[in-house]
Amino acid sequence: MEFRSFDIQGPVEIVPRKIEDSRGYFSEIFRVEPFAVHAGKVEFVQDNQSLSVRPGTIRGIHFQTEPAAQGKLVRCLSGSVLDVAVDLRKDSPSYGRWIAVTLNPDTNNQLWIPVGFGHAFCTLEPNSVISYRVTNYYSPDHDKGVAWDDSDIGIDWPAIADPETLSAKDRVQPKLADLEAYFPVEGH
Ligand SMILES: Cc1cn([C@H]2C[C@H](O)[C@@H](COP(=O)(O)OP(=O)(O)O[C@H]3O[C@H](C)C(=O)[C@H](O)[C@H]3O)O2)c(=O)[nH]c1=O
Repeated sequence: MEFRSFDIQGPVEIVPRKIEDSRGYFSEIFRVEPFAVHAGKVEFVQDNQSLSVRPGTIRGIHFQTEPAAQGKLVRCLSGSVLDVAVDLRKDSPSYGRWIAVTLNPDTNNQLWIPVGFGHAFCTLEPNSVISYRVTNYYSPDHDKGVAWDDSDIGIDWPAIADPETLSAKDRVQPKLADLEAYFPVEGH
């Protein structure tokens, strides 16, 4: 299992090994201890899964505020997605900056998005399914968002990204500048 960090402290890409044989493959998708070494000790309480039928479907940028803030471990079970994490930690040197990773079953990779980050993705193929584990229960009262196309964040979405696919709430999310900063930086 490989762990790759980014120039923004927090998110980690994880690439579990595929043990292939004539039947197909076997892969250990998660182990508490190696994950804790590279991304910290976590306890997942809820697993989510979503299907996006159209390529270019955009979901996000979403996060939950405390006391319901969520860390998310995201993987793509079919199709392919560009998965994005945006630093929303106040006082963070990388506040408002983002990282992105293409997730798909072939690569068998995952993205860990810690508390303090917004999460969004754009599907790159039809019928893309993501499955993700979260460290806190869904709480509608704490479910917040930021505009996917906020120029102050400047996510480099693929040309396929289709604003027609946005949910009603994602069409009217506030810009970063209009958000009160939500998350302290770890250790502050
Ligand atoms: C997130 C969530 C949603 N729901 C219900 C609420 C709505 O009735 C329906 C669809 O919810 P929403 O439109 O918020 O789903 P997405 O647009 O995929 O949002 C998710 O995708 C972005 C990228 C994320 O990171 C979050 O996990 C989450 O915000 O599922 C639940 O019942 N439980 C849940 O945990």
